[in-house]
Amino acid sequence: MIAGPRGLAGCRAPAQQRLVAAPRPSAAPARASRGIAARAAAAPRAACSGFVASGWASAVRGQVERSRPGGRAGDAPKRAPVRMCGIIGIYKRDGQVSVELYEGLLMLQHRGQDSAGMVTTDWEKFREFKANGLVKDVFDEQVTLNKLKGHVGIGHVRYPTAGGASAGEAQPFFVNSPLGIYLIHNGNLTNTDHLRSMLEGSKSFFNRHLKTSSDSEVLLNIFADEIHRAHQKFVQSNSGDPNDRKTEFVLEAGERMMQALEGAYSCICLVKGVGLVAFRDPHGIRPLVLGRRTSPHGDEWVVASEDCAFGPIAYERVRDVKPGEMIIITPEGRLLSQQCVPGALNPCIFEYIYLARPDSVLNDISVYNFQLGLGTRLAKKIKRQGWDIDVVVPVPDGSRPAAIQVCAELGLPYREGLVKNRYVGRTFIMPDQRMREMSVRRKLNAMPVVFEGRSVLLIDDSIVRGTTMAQIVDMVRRAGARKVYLASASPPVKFPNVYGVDMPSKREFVANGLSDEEVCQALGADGLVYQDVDDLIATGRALNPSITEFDAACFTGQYVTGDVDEGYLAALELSGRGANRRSGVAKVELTGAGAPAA
Ligand SMILES: O=P(O)(O)OC[C@H]1O[C@H](OP(=O)(O)OP(=O)(O)O)[C@H](O)[C@@H]1O
Ligand SMILES: NC(=O)CC[C@H](N)C(=O)O
Ligand SMILES: [Mg+2]
Repeated sequence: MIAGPRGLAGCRAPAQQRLVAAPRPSAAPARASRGIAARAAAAPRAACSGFVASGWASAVRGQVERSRPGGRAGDAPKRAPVRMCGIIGIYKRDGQVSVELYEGLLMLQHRGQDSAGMVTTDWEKFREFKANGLVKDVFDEQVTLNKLKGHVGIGHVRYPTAGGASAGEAQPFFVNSPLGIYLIHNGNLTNTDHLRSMLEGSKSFFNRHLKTSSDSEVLLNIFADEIHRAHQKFVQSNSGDPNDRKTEFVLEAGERMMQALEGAYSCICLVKGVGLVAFRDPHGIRPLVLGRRTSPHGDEWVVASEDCAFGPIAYERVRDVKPGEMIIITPEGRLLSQQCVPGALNPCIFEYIYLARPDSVLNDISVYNFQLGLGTRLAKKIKRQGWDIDVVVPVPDGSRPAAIQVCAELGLPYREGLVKNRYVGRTFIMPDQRMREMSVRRKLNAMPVVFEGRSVLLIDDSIVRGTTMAQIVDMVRRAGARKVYLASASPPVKFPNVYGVDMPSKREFVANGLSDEEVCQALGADGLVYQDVDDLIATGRALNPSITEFDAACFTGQYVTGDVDEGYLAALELSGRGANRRSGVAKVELTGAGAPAA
């Protein structure tokens, strides 16, 4: 029991104000094609070079098994409410890199579940394989990985934020001229259309032909185009051999490319004759970490979205790639670095709340410590509510550190009242809201032994659509809870993320246009507190005071790259990324002043 003045009182919702399924928008057929059966039918879509049959068959097998009703614990293709991409590049001195890339990608699987891809090389031949599906289904250890020969390589797991979700838009992307470049990208460009029209239209840009609607393909072609220009400039003004200058061309291109791109990009490339090339946008929005291990033949290198990928393959964290920096690991294994443009570290704060694994250290901040810090600050706000709390229960897994810390601060018992089915992954795409709700119930089960007759505080890392929380509140009441209070370790999500996190469209956010009290009613709870934005930012700054500004746009609407083009935001909303990619839009049925904006 916590003493203190009473806060949000009696905001439990009448039944008709709970979350309901919105009528299906007209894009229903497109969404239906994302459904389980449709995915099975669409499964044979591996895109590869070098070899086909085995990896393709494995990818298809995985998809069909997952799609079979009742098969493998109903383990259908998974969709979390917010997701992004994971990237990794490894330079080994000898042996085969594919198994290490595979292990690294497994550690990054939480970042993207639509497709996985890899390219490996001995700097003579490049071998590539990519397909839709999870890492374990796309790559077959016996066959695919064996055929991916070479001691250097890059790997990607994708959750699309631009373009489609077909295997053809899975990464890596490739251009054969100049040099031969494979690229993987985590992030999202906000001036893709402008860049695309320059590439395809303007004579000064050598008229490149783009095959897909992916922003990453545009980025690769801008890079290639700038290398081409650097080469041409050299040929016009020098008599030396341009073959000796490839690395210089790439570094020069890096500078010009970063001046042209807007948005977020952490990228890794293989560039023939130059090496493994990694770079990060001037705001350092998406993470990118460098690691190393020593071998009898010299240093071996890894670059990845998160350093949690390093442990299983025995690399150690060296440092983050700096905002605006380009790193090159030469074919001989030498590390070169250039600051292409001035950088300022403005990392995405959502990485620490939900996206990244707690065992990662990003921008010198331990994700786990960040989440503990969120708990410390949240506890103060909870205390002010004066709620009569018997037990604190986290919504597993992401909110455990915050909940542990809330309990430590407030002297309350911590209980695991929601048991997670480990054979069901993160949130599913489902053809309607009823099935989405079902997926929450399949994933989490409330234990009456914890809830019976008690007043409970449930803590989650974030509330996005509210689907998860609304279901849990109902479950917990059915399990006998006397009162159900809610706390979110992050502030209400109200604005789209344009930097590589595929979030539902604005109209899907449960907090869109509603006060906290109205959200509380919509979720059917007895009280609700959100973390304050100032406390969220202060948590990060306390752990790394050199970060003067985080990207917290999904909470504040302020974008660190400057005002994002209104047209782009409107198109994002219209395209229904998020909304159309997932079915069963949840909305809150409230009328009057607090009703959500259309
Ligand atoms: O309000 P919503 O739209 O329901 O989204 C919010 C929920 O989504 C995430 O969990 P998720 O199920 O993705 O994965 P987790 O099991 O790793 O927490 C997040 O941790 C919240 O629990
Ligand atoms: N989530 C991401 O980082 C996505 C990368 C890229 N924008 C794509 O859609 O493929
Ligand atoms: Mg969750």
